[in-house]
Amino acid sequence: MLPFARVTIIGLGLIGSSIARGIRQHMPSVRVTGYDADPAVRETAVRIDLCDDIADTAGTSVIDADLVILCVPVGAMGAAAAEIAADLPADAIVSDVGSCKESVVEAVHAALPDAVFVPAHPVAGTENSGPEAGFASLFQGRWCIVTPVEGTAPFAVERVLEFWRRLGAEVETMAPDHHDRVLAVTSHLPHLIAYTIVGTASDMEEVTQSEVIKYSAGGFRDFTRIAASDPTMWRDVFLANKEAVLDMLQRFSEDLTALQRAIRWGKGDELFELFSRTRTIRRSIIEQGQDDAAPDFGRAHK
Ligand SMILES: NC(=O)C1=CN([C@@H]2O[C@H](COP(=O)(O)OP(=O)(O)OC[C@H]3O[C@@H](n4cnc5c(N)ncnc54)[C@H](O)[C@@H]3O)[C@@H](O)[C@H]2O)C=CC1
Ligand SMILES: O=C(O)C(=O)Cc1ccc(O)cc1
Repeated sequence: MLPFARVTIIGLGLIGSSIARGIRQHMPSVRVTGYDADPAVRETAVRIDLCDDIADTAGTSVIDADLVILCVPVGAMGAAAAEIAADLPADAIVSDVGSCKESVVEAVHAALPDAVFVPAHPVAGTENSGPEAGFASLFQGRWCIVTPVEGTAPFAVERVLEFWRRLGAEVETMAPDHHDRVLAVTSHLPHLIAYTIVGTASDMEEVTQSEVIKYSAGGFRDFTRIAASDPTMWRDVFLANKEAVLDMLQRFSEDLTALQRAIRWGKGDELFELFSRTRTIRRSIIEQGQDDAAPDFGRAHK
């Protein structure tokens, strides 16, 4: 049996539009209503026939929903939740897709204290945004981490897990604070490093006379893809997951200082030992079936 019959998606960007497309493909009998705060996005959604209905207001979009998924930047989750408070059916389940969880749990609980809220994070995405960037197979074989808080009705958690399985994802549950620490090092810190490297290279353009762009093969090119990710979304992630990111950044900069010292003092054995260890990690990821192409970031494996 399908876990939900009427799903409302609030925020019709990359993730919201991918969910809408995934539902059409995998659960075609489910009725999907969409809403986005940006009228231009709503217009595009109508033009590309993304959902069965596009509502003009957040309130009307949820009136008969049995699942409402908030797909807005994490800094806008509280506002999006507050906008549906008056019209949310009492038996509807609310979920989200935010890249960090503790701040979202707090914001949604404050706006919807009586709602059944099951937070989720599909660990799948690209550097692109907007309703035309989404695709139905985005979640195929990827992890979706569900982070229920104590006391969340198990039947509600199970329905959200089943929803993500139907979209092709592998599911896992964990506590919101644990999620935020894990993702700080596996996703948030790498994005911060990419933003920094591309920024530093661009600041040096005068010295390098555009050679950075001209010779941007391999490593640098991969960093530019990640550094092209949505500025609003990532500003919100770093502000919302501040503690965990700062902690990981501290450890990272200590390790970087150690590497700096090894280079300065010609400690080739230290460099060789680290590079051998990281090569082994990469190879074990590949052996476990995780693909290496950029769009396969986060591919689940068991
Ligand atoms: N982009 C990615 O690779 C991934 C993103 N996420 C999470 O998914 C969420 C959405 O990200 P994307 O789809 O990439 O962003 P996006 O920028 O493509 O779409 C976000 C949409 O939300 C709308 N919006 C903003 N505030 C709103 C409000 N109060 N009410 C209604 N609509 C509002 C915007 O107009 C925009 O169309 C974020 O929380 C992000 O952390 C999760 C996994 C991957
Ligand atoms: O495009 C990439 O490399 C990503 O890292 C995608 C991504 C971005 C944010 C998430 O919360 C999950 C996945």
